[in-house]
Amino acid sequence: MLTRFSHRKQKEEDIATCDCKYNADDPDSACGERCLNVLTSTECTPGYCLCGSYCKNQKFQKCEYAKSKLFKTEGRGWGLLADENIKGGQFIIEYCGEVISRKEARRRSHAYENQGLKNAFIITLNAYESIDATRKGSLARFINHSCQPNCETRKWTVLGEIRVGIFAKQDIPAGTELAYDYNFEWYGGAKVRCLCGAACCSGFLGAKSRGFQEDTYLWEDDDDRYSVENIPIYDSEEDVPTSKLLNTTDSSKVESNMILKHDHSMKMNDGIQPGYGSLSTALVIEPLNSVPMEGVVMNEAKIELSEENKLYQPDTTHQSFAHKNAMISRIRSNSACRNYYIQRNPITNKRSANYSNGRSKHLAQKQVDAKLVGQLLASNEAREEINNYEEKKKQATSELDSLYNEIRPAIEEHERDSQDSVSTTVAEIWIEASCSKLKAEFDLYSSIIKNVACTPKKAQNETNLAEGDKENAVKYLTN
Ligand SMILES: C[S@@+](CC[C@H](N)C(=O)[O-])C[C@H]1O[C@@H](n2cnc3c(N)ncnc32)[C@H](O)[C@@H]1O
Repeated sequence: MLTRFSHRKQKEEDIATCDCKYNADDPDSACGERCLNVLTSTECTPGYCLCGSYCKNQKFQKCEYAKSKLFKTEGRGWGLLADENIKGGQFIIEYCGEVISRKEARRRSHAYENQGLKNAFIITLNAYESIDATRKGSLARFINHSCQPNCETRKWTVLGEIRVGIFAKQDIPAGTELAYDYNFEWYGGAKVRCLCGAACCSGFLGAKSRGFQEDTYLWEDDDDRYSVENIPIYDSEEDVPTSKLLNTTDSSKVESNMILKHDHSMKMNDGIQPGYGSLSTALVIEPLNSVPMEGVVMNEAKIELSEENKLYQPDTTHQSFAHKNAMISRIRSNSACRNYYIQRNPITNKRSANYSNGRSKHLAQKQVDAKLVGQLLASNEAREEINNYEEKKKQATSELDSLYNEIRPAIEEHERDSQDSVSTTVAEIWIEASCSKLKAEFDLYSSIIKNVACTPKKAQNETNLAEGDKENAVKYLTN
């Protein structure tokens, strides 16, 4: 059962109805694959489906799970096995847990980290809600990650609420371990070795995530600064020297960085890595169409899991790393929605690169130094005008920056799951602030152009500029 503190009551006008009618000769007639609700990943609401008790589209509501059972893996803790043959596309089990706000999810994530809980899991449901399967959940929380999974997470609308299910990607014979791609978002801390054993294994949980790639080796296709051969000591004069960063990093992290940078082709099945033993775990997973996870409280877990199988006993064979990091895995959205592309710098087409310390790299154009241009001009009025526009531009930029931080959770959710919509309100606020910034920049640059072209310049000996500035000044005046 999905553990929600309270279910929202679905308004009658929001109930989606299909036009299926039960026909005893056609088993698919009662809300099979052709059902309008099935096609939009929405379960039929009892009492509002003409097929009545024949309706096959109420699997979450009726807990129509495939048979599965727990087993002990090597190095990955508990896992879940198919206990019957499962067909491709079949609903296997609901991903259950406490539905909490994103803010609460962040709070719990830190708390779990501090408590050193391993296997703490929170899945991000959408920009506002998460599912925490740490204390309460279904067997789904024992499904491990694989880089070549036989299952996937999908979001379904059930009685007006979004719920997450594990579905078979392919036919799965009985006795096979169930696994889906966590799509962990790695935010920092220890890198956890993936032991899925797939030929295409990406090596670490969260290795494909943006944070992980920025922190380790990859960035953009044409940006070779982060290639394995070119790990920079300094990226630019603005950067903190790498050696300083390394000094502040714990040794286990440095060790795993080194492995990644120098040995991409390492085998992923060569056992538990030393160095993770002392770390502690808190994961946040976001289902692709889906949900993220964070931690597990050993003695409070209820349901079929705890007693019989003694699931929460200390596990010595399991990698006993506890990630000091919070990872987020995604759920792929199967619902149609609008997409808005929100980025911090609306002018740059390329995604702007961010260092793990949150500062961004300059990938784009060199900025005109408005103050310097002002100093070249003889007219006080022109100088004032430029300074004025420069001030407005700074203000618009800082407004956009603070807005970005405010709506960051929604943006990040959107970036992680491109099919998940950023709400129209958020998008509109963002567009408005971006336009203000663009306008401020436009005003500034047109004022500079106008004044450089149309007002008298100071004689060079009057400018009192440093040598480098003089060179730039000549460029501004002549280009
Ligand atoms: C959602 S839990 C899965 C159930 C878990 N095995 C347990 O015993 O509670 C996720 C945790 O399982 C482990 N895990 C899952 N998939 C893994 C993999 N492919 N490689 C290594 N560890 C994995 C990691 O410790 C991860 O934090």
